Amino acid sequence: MAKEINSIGVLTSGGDAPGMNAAIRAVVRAGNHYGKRVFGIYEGYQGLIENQILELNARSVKGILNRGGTILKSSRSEEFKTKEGRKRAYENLQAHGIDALVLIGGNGTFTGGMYFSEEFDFPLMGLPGTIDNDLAGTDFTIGFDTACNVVIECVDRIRDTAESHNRLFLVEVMGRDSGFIGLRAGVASGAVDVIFPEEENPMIDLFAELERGASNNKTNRIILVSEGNKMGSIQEIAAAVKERYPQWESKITILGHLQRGGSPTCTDRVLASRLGVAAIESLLDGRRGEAIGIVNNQLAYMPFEEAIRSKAKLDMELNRILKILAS
Ligand SMILES: Nc1ncnc2c1ncn2[C@@H]1O[C@H](COP(=O)(O)OP(=O)(O)O)[C@@H](O)[C@H]1O
Ligand SMILES: O=P(O)(O)OC[C@H]1O[C@](O)(COP(=O)(O)O)[C@@H](O)[C@@H]1O
Ligand SMILES: [Mg+2]
Repeated sequence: MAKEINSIGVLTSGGDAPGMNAAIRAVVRAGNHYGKRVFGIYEGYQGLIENQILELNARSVKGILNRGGTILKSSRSEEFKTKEGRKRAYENLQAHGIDALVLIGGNGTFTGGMYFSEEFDFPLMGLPGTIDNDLAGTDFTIGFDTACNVVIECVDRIRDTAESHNRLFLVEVMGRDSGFIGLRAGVASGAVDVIFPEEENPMIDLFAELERGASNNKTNRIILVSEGNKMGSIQEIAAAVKERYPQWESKITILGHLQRGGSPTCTDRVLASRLGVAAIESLLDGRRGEAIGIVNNQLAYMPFEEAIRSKAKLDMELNRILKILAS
């Protein structure tokens, strides 16, 4: 029979994402609700290796529901990628009497978790926390909606000045290897085109979009460029556009880490709250080694292995809609 769970640890790992605090709050309060002790592990896997562990209670997580970032801090830990690092992490969990862990992070975090649970037969559940939305097993990840809202607010502002000077703007958005932010924010902000990693993006297609707009007397020439796209760096794209259209003055804006900060939206707070409670309830129900998401408004569970292997699929329908509307 599986060992009874009395103490649960929670950590945030990888890039922080707005709504992680809401998830931490939900894990702590749901854990206490079921009479369990909850421990916060600071600075992700690195903090686990370095024994940065403190017990939390309902009051330790007051006033954080509306705050971006993560009160537990986050890290990218090279040491956790080694067997020795993971062994030290396990020893610290044993020393605190922690029986199970809730991981809040992205695919890297789940990969580390999968190795850890295999090596030490340790109960883990994962919550999708990344602005990139690049995880299978959930419609949306915690932080994605907030990041998209930041992007559309910024693009709206850029639009004001761009139109006033008849300038073309290339705006770089995050998404290490994925176009989720670019495509969704592109539709919501009326971008002329979005260049994202999932497609080949020949330069000629971008030129065609710009020319289609020009022939329709379109003055908006805002293009969103996802990081990691196959066309090249935003500077290279800007140079190619400049060469082809020397008559258009063009500017570059890189939104960068602006997209990772700020108060989470209602959607992210509710998502994180639902998932945090589900993490505790699923562990107490005996579930192990799975990522929890919400698909079609229902809780959904996916083994880490599958969540890591399957690539989250970008909705190309959004690209079709964007092109129809960018007329
Ligand atoms: N192959 C791996 N083996 C063990 N741990 C890993 C592995 N890949 C990632 N991790 C751990 O997960 C952390 C977070 O991963 P990262 O890719 O940075 O962010 P995310 O979880 O948001 O995708 C890494 O810093 C590392 O400690
Ligand atoms: O903050 P860093 O370490 O520069 O990393 C930037 C990367 O982190 C992200 O913001 C989020 O990625 P993860 O959630 O997978 O860590 C990416 O969009 C971006 O490429
Ligand atoms: Mg990631």
